[in-house]
Amino acid sequence: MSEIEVVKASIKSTNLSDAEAEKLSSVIESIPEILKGLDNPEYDEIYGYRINETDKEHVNESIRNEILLKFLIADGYDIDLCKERLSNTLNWRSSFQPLSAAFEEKFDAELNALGVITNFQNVSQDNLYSATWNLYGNLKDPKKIFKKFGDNQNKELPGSQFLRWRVGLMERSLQLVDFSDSKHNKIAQIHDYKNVSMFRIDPDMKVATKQIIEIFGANYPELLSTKFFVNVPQIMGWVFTFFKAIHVIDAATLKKFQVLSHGDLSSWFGSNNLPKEYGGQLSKDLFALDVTNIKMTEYAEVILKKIVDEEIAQNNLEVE
Ligand code: HEM
Repeated sequence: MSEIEVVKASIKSTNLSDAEAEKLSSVIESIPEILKGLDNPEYDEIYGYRINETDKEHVNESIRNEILLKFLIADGYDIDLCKERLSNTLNWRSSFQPLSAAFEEKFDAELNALGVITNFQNVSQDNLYSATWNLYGNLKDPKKIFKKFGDNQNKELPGSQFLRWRVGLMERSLQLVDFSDSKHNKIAQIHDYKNVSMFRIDPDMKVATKQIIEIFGANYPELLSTKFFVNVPQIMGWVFTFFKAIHVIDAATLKKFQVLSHGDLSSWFGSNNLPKEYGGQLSKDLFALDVTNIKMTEYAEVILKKIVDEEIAQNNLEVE
């Protein structure tokens, strides 16, 4: 088989044309050069999968190629832009350590009360199986949340506690994705704004929101299917218009947004999957549907063990 045919056969989520496969093949060939140019050339992980040469341990060729393809698609198949985005993402992951945020760090109950991950089995529309729910209406006192958790308590790692918690939620939900299945290679996101108040919008929250939008836009390409904003108070519809106007969100992402003044999501997720408050038949609440036992990939375990070992070694040095 030619190199192009090998690449084509490795991609199950779509049918690549010869020209597209050639570009993907070129990105794959550039992996050693990309890794060499990183701030930390040892850091070769994205979403828990090893991004390295095919013959290296833990490399799942098919998933690696599907992930690289997402980066390539995000930049309209521009190879140089794709390589730049990959380098930036690998550098960001090496310094932010999103897997640690997802699987190691513990967050206060007040933050945990803002997020749920669901993984429905039967949904009639593609890519709505796995979803993150952000119940930002439960944010009773943002000033306190950002004051209390906004300072970086873990000196070694960047970002506020809020940001680390939000990225952790995203990373855990991505472990549920099947990169080779076009029906399940993206996630949905729901923001529930029930009970939000204009008076609770404070400057630190605006900073965190902007940071999250930028981080997700840069480092999680082609992973969002639909983003629902539910229970948006009529009087706060301007917030959406504002986000559109300031151009922090690209046009392709904006097209994935659904803004609803109510909370009925049954026509998307099916009433058999949802609690009553979201137009479903279930008598349990959303938190009862939270997937708590998300398993990390084999390579994520390798990476996390490395981080913990390095921390221990560093602490030992400081003691000496
Ligand atoms: C006090 C009220 C609100 C809070 C605490 C809040 C919180 C947030 C946060 C933390 C994000 C970052 C992205 C994420 O977490 O996925 C975000 C994004 C966003 N919010 Fe809100 N928000 C509020 C009100 C609203 C309202 C009323 C709307 C109107 C529809 C709105 C529309 C948006 C949009 C369009 C984004 C960008 C989403 C993206 O690019 O993924 N927000 N919000």
